[in-house]
Amino acid sequence: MSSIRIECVLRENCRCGESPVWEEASNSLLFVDIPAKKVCRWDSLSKHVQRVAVDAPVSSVALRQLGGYVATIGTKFCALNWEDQSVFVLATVDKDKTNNRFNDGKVDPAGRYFAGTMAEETAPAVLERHQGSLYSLFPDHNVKKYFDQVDISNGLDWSLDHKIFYYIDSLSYAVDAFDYDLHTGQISNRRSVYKMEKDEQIPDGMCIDAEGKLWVACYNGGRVIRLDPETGKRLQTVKLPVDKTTSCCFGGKDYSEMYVTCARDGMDAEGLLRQPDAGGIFKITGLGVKGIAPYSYAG
Ligand SMILES: O=C(O)[C@H](O)[C@@H](O)[C@H](O)[C@H](O)CO
Ligand SMILES: [Zn+2]
Repeated sequence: MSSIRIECVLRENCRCGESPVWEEASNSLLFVDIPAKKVCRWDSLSKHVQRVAVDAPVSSVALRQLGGYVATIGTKFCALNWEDQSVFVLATVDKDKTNNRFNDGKVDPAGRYFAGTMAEETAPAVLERHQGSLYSLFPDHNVKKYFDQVDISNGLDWSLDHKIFYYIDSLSYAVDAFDYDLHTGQISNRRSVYKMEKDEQIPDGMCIDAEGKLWVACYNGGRVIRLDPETGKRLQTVKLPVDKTTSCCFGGKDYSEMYVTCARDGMDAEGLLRQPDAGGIFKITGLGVKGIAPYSYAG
């Protein structure tokens, strides 16, 4: 058995770190700090961080086949040119909901960029309910809306055979699955595959591993959990030294390391003294399971 090691590799003091994405070509981890309106890229070899400021809360970032990145900024799907730090709007959603913003997003195996929205929070997990929707941006820049009535649109990923779409609406305290048609981007047959236990708190970001099991970051639960979506059972719990764990992805050599983001917002002074690495980037090694490479937006 390998032994698990957890290390804060970057004390970034993110207010709300999110959307970790491994970029193999640069040996880097991309992530965002949502309320700080920053997209960051941490070079795992030089340990150097680059930060690009944008003009609205940025909730997710993803790779783009044409080069550069895509990001969800405010209620806009955007292209982000890293070299000159310019942002180009590809599409806008929720135009009638001025208090909404995008939250978590990820690219599907066919290169569509999925992301959902939520009402802006007044405090972590405190917000006007049922205001969000789930969308995807097709490679031709058309937007498809899947459903509305979402509270906090969060973690998402696809099964290894691309036939299932996994999705988290945080305030449902569950992980859901849909049948997925990769050719059309349609989802159907929603069902729940895992119900959170009390001390696991709020389900947030999620990623799949190379064995088809799901890893869910537990906001306020200070842990990531590994779930078997077929049996609905939790297989493993990995605790971190911070409570507000927000998301996770695999990266590093052969995707054998896990990276976890977390938040500082919502912590009081005493909590911050106890958890000085809150808002940092954590690396977990020795899990004994690998992840898969992220997909790139095809438009
Ligand atoms: O990171 C996110 O997904 C949200 O934008 C955050 O605000 C918190 O995670 C949320 O409050 C917990 O549910
Ligand atoms: Zn999230």
